Amino acid sequence: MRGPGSGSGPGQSARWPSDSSSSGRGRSPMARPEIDPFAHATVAVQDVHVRYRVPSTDAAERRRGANFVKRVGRTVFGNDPKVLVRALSGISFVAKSGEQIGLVGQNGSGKSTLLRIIAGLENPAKGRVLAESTPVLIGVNAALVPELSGEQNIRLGCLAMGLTPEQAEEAVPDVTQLAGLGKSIYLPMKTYSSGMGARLRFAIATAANPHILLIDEALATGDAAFRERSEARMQRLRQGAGTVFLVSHAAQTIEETCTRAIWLNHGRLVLDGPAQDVALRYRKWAWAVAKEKPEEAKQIIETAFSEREQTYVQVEESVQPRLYTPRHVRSSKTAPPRAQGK
Ligand SMILES: Nc1ncnc2c1ncn2[C@@H]1O[C@H](COP(=O)(O)OP(=O)(O)OP(=O)(O)O)[C@@H](O)[C@H]1O
Repeated sequence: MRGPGSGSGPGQSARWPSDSSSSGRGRSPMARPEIDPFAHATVAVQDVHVRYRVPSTDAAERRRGANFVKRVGRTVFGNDPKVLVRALSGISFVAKSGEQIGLVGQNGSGKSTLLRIIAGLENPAKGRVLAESTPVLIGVNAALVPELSGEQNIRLGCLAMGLTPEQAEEAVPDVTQLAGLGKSIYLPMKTYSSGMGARLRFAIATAANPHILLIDEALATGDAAFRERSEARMQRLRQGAGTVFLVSHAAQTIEETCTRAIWLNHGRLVLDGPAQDVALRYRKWAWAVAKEKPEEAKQIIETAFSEREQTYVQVEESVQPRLYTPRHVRSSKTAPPRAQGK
């Protein structure tokens, strides 16, 4: 175990404020982000694998299942042959305080799955995630009720996130202002457009000033004024030593708002580095795919893989093994400090 700044390079060591673990990371000089060497680790993702067994009506599978009636029966009763979907394969990284980490990748690359795993909503098949405090995944942590008004949902959402009734009441004006829904805040949430709902969920999720905020929806649904307010709010969270994860398909959003980016492709981590560098390469790759230049796209991915140094996250079980729960998310109040990288 080493203290802050004692790793083999920027971003390689981390002080863990609530769990005892150690992490190691490395990457090519090109992909090395500017990281405060005194920043502490907020989330450690250690060799995470997620697999789903899902029914498949794929022709090859169907051929195995005898006649048409049997095949239809299988589909109706959900007995289709199962295939294994590898949503995440061997993902490792350490997030630090003050970082805003963008997750990029094509549809189905594993971005949402990674957020759910960090939020503790699912357990990985292999590996684990350690978090210094309970991550707040927007729209999930706060159980909102469509029949209630936006205003009532603010109180409900704040209570669901652990605020006291008094704190929830105090938060109402601030959340209302951030959401910026005008008189619609008094209307049932089921009447909201998807953009209005997204704005309210974002505003509620940030009311508790979570240290780890996970955003899996386009903030771009909002108008310019909302985007500005939401960016200011995210910045405030980061300045309070928090970490924000943001999923976005738009490389530009990642470039403009994130300090670091992680590119996922078919569940594997392609690149982890400064947002601008990762976004640029992702953009080039997406362009090659769009222009139907598979060789070029493959080359970009292979180059990124070859330049990326492997990241190892090591948890020192011997120090405080009882601190780790199967659900891997712990309260910062209960857990003691430390961790670093090698
Ligand atoms: N609950 C589930 N059951 C079965 N397969 C799942 C489940 N959730 C995700 N998957 C599969 O895991 C893979 C990753 O999905 P995920 O939703 O994480 O991708 P994503 O990068 O967030 O995609 P998008 O950009 O389209 O939102 C996909 O192949 C998806 O079909």
